[in-house]
Amino acid sequence: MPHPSMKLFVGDGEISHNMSTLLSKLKSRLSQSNGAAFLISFLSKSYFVDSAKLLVLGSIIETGRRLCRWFLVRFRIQYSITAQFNQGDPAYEWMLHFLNDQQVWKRACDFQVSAKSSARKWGINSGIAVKSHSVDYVPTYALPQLFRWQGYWLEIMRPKSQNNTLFAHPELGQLTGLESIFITVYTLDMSVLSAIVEQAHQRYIEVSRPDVIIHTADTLRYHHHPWGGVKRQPRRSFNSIILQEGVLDSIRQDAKEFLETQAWYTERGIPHRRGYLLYGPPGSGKSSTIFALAGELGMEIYSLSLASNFVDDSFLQHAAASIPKNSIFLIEDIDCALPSRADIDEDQLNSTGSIPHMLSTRRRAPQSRVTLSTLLNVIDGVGSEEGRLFFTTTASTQLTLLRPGRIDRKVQCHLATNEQATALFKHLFSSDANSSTSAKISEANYEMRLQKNINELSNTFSLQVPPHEFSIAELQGYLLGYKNKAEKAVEGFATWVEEERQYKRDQKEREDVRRKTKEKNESKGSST
Ligand SMILES: Nc1ncnc2c1ncn2[C@@H]1O[C@H](COP(=O)(O)OP(=O)(O)OP(=O)(O)O)[C@@H](O)[C@H]1O
Repeated sequence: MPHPSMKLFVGDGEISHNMSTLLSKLKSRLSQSNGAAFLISFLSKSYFVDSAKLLVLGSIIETGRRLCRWFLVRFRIQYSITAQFNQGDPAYEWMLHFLNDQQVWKRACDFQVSAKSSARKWGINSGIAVKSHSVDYVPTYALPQLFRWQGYWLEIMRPKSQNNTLFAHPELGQLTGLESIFITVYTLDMSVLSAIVEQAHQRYIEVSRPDVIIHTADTLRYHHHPWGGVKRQPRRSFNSIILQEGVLDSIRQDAKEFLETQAWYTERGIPHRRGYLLYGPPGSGKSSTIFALAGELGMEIYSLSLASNFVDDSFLQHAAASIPKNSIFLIEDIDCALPSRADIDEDQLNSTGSIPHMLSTRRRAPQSRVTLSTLLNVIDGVGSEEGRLFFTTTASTQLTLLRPGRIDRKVQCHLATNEQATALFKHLFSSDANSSTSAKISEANYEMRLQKNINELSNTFSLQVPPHEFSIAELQGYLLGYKNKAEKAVEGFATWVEEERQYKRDQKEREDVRRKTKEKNESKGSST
């Protein structure tokens, strides 16, 4: 009968002649001497010797691996430069585009796929010839990629964030972290890195030229970079903006002159900044004017609305400080953080009349979390960065606090005049304006244009437009319903005017009822 522990050493299929000899030897030896001592000597001779050998071999390999890694890291430190580009910073965008340009993605094997939108993605051209690409393929560069650039070896890495939680905001909860790209250049020549970044920047400008890039403030990027959202819009031609005669040209001239005269400002110790206020009713072209100007000047827009619930004092200061030079800083709806005329009058009656007192104590309905003093500081004081255009828009006409220095030019955008209505009609229906889409215009429409004179139609149309009653956006909305039917647009306009008036009257009545009910409830509440 074999010893039970011997099962350990008998493998499947090894019951052979040798094994039976071994077992019989073992039997006789166990009977001759002390069984335990024999077992130890048996084990030490075979299994454990092999294990020990394996252990030593494994240790040697592991030490070798660690040594190689150690040398590699030392080598990288000694003979390479690594640059980090953080998401949200403009240079990150340049580098993503640079990598696409260098076709580094050809060796990439992981892509982020998302439906195409106006958000800037820098997707690659997948090479498939389809009419219009519906998705963006953006390489993630999760694994390090080596590539050559002008004779230098470069390595790109975009490690996945280990801990995606950046910090916990009291109201918005857990906020996610940002990604970074690391580019290692295997040289000690710092100028190579600068050349790469410069080339990336230049290419980015070239590629972005047909678009206007709009950076929007994004709460998720708060601690890192407040300008997390990037959108692009096709440039808008200056001719498509319909303001009063000469207004647009004068803004353009003014901005160009400002940008060309930095030295003049520096010599005289005047801060190099210029502020513009565009005010007027909704849909009168304030934002469109700024976008068209940005396209014309080749500048990027950094746009922020003070009404956003995550925009508070520290956010605003941080956002303003991180706008690069030669950009447009746009604050929309500035009135929601400014006191109204009524507030000022009331405060002046209650106090000595000094504005600083009023600023610190009282504001209109708290539509914004930004305090007035911070806003004014950002516009003109310590927090404001030089060398950029500052634009702000509002529907209010009572912005008395925006004195020169804060705001240098004020431009009023009106509800449509008859001249503007004529210009809009011609812009939408003349063949010149539609030349890029002429292929889509039906034959019938083309014939109609031949028969009818657009000038005549536009005059008839504008005579029916009640001056200063409808915004250009409203008129445009109506006309777009008749894209290739100019005649019909003119015919149906009088009815549309009546319908719109009725709609506005109803809306006003509803609002009045709501306001009165609210006031009643409030007075009831205060009396009890
Ligand atoms: N003066 C204008 N010239 C050309 N297009 C205009 C003009 N005004 C309005 N539009 C058209 O109306 C739409 C809305 O215009 P825009 O956003 O510029 O108005 P806005 O005054 O900034 O409005 P809001 O105060 O609501 O932001 C755009 O599509 C634009 O094409």
